[in-house]
Amino acid sequence: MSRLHRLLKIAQVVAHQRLDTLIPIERLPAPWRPLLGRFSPMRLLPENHKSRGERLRLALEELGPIFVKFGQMLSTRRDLLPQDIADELKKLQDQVPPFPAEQAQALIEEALGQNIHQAFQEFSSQPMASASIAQVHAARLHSGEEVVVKVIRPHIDKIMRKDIALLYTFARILLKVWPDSKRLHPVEVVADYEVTLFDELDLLKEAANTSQLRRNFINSGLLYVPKVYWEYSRRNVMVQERIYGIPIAHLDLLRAQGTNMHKLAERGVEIFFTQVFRDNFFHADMHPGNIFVDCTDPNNPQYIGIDCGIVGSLSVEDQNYLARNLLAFFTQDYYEVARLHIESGWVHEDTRANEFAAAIRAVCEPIFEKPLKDISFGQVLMGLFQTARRFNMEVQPQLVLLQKTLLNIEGLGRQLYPDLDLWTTAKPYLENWMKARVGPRGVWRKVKTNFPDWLEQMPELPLLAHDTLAQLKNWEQHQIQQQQALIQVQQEIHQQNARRRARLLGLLVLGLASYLIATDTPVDLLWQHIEQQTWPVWGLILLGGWLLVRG
Ligand SMILES: Nc1ncnc2c1ncn2[C@@H]1O[C@H](COP(=O)(O)OP(=O)(O)OP(=O)(O)O)[C@@H](O)[C@H]1O
Repeated sequence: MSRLHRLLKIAQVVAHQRLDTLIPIERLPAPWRPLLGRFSPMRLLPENHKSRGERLRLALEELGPIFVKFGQMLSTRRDLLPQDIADELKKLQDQVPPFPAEQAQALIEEALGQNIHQAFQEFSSQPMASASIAQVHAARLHSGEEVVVKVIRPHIDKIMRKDIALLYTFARILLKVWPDSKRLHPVEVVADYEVTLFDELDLLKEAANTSQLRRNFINSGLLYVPKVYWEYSRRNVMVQERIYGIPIAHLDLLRAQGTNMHKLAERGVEIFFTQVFRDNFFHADMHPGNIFVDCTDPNNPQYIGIDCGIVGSLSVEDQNYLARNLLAFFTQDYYEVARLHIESGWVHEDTRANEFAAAIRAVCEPIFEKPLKDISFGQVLMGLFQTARRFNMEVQPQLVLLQKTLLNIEGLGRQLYPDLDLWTTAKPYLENWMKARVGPRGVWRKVKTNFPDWLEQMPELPLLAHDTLAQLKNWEQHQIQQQQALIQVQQEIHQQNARRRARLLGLLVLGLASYLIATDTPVDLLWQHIEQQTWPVWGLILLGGWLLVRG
């Protein structure tokens, strides 16, 4: 589909859903107002009585999977969108008709370089699931293991590139037409989406994330992650162990199995905090479709996680930021939160701690009005980010990703067990993390971490010491040489002065002798003769004496 064709399609959908009515005409710059307002051709179209959120959702659905996924992502950005729109966008489902099994088979054969029957003992042509980017088929390896094969949709990258380019165009038009939209960061939102989307195209990345997460929880009993079959995995094909579990959204089924729902809810929070604070590697696409439960032992339910396409990881500074802020928040020490932000340079050093603390207090106090069990960590963080943005803090995308994941986890936990007290479950993780960083254990760990580096440098130490000593010796010699040179110069100056004095004395004696001869004065009458002389002779005598003394 050409770009013009696509643009026409979009124009048609916008007109059909009357998305023009979503534009806040009164806030537009004057030249745009008549064009998009009173004289807009769309005003001739019949009114659409559905709510603005519903119209936007329907429009995205009409525009196809890339827009649907974009809407899903936007629905989690409650810091940017009005609540009614965010709620409606949450309903978006990317159920897409499957592509033909023959096409999937051909893609798999091309990627693996072998016939489907050579690769698998069985391959089910009926897809298990079909989403906007990939399709999943069940299969069995020749060794007997049951597996699932995930295949990327054909030509999806081209479609994605075109749609993303259009999204950028819209974002830039929005900024031009409605300067106020700057605070929604439209271009950055699209850029964020682009990275996530293209990451999902590379199944080798997903396979690597899956393996890492599996390793992190291999013996924990909290979370099971299926095994990846690397020899059958390529950029557009991934083969992994097939898992059987109850989808987490099937609450009735979980209850019917006698699942300990309280434990299940708590374990969800535990998994999240373990991922963030112990492993610094968290699954960031925790929607219910990706979570299953193994209820073999209903009193000890184990989570099963799939689809590790999107993962997050924080820098040590961000981890520190998160732990300290959450701890300060839950003791309602807003001044400490403000101080932490200024001290670490997250907000400008000129920011007044009192003003910043007051702004945070205004956002958070209403949240803390509720009983502790109803407080949402995700909401607290969102409030903090919104406030911090007002004070020009750039919130790192990884932190936003974490905050969105946290909202998902909390939502899920409370659905499973409405009285879940997140704070009590999470506090030990935060406190342990802090102790591990700043207590003696933390220092010992740092020593242990740095020890290999020190050890590596050890063999070079003698050489380094030799070099340093040699340099020191050179330096001493250099100093001695300099002093000797100085003495030599001083001696030379002294000798020069003596020579000059001798020369002057000689000249004076010669002058006097010439004077005596010229005036025919006997030497014994010299003093008498001098006494009788006028001031020029005295002047000459004094000048000669002074020159002699000065040297
Ligand atoms: N290892 C597995 N074992 C059993 N079923 C699986 C497995 N992996 C995926 N599935 C099934 O396939 C569906 C889609 O898988 P997955 O979430 O990995 O694909 P996706 O294209 O990324 O989907 P979405 O974008 O909607 O999350 C899952 O909801 C699940 O029903």
